[in-house]
Amino acid sequence: MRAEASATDAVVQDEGSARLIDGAAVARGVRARVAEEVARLKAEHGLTPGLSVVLVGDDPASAVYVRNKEKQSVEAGMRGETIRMPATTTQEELLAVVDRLNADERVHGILVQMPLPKQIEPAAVIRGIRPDKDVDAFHPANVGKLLIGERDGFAPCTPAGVMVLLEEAGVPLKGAEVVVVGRSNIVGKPMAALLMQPGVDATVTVCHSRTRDLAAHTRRADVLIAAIGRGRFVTADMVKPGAVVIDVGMNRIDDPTTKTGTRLVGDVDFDAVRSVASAITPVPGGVGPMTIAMLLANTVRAARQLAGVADAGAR
Ligand SMILES: Nc1nc(=O)c2c([nH]1)NC[C@@H]1CN(c3ccc(C(=O)N[C@@H](CCC(=O)O)C(=O)O)cc3)C=[N+]21
Ligand SMILES: [Mg+2]
Repeated sequence: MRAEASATDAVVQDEGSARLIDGAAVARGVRARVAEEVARLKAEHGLTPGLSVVLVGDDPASAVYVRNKEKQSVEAGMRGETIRMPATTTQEELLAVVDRLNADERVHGILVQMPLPKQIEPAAVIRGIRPDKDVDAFHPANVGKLLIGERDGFAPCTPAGVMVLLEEAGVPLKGAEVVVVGRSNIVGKPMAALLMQPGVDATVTVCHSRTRDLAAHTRRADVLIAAIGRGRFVTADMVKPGAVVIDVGMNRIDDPTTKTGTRLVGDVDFDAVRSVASAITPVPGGVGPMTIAMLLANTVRAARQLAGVADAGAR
């Protein structure tokens, strides 16, 4: 099988340079499949999937992410809109907008960009989104469905993107030792749930900031997933030779040699770990682009499910 052949390629790679798992390229492929499905839904069912993103306040990083989400949904042929609200927005005002989107039948996916201003309780907003439009998969109904294996819910975009990367890179997961570092609701916990699914069948260990002798755990990993939120935290001595390393981290650090004076680094010390691992995702260009691609894929599925249109297969 093609997938197994590429896994072998990674293992026989010269020592000193892990194979790069190109998330930007895989994400382009996912977006191309999404665009094809959008075209089919329009042509055969008169259905245009729609994604509405709500941005509260003026956090510059959030503004960039939100612009990319709208741009990529429009490029895939979808209806994409961004609703911008001031930083002084109250929780009631935001919930009123969410309610309007819940009721709007042109809207199939709703995403409220995090983080929110302090006066707004994120849990209340997440619960306000209709679960069948919750393409982030943060609503307790979708979290629960993921854990018990009900397939009509959504999986959160970042861990779902990691699953696609592992699949495309031909990384064997059945019976493999996978160590997830980080236990957040948006990455670590759902990542573990996806890896434990029947049919995936990984053996999952979840580590976190209170784990005793973290390196003893990470060194046993065939696949190491770093979602800690601390720049270059995973060093070469923490990685088993030949392991596959997935870096979910996004940390902006000072770098006077760049134009902006800052630079993005992952949770993995890339240069050092690259000489130990067999395959590794870069930052940027790894998991990040997959997050948005999976958001589009979830929105298309939401549209199909809300309209009662059958899956054409191939997803
Ligand atoms: N409700 C909600 N849902 C989210 O999914 C959500 C959110 N809030 N708040 C913020 C985080 C962050 N996030 C990213 C998406 C794409 C990239 C991405 O495309 N990164 C590129 C470029 C990074 C850059 O250059 O800045 C890369 O890694 O190559 C990064 C981060 C989604 N988030
Ligand atoms: Mg991310």
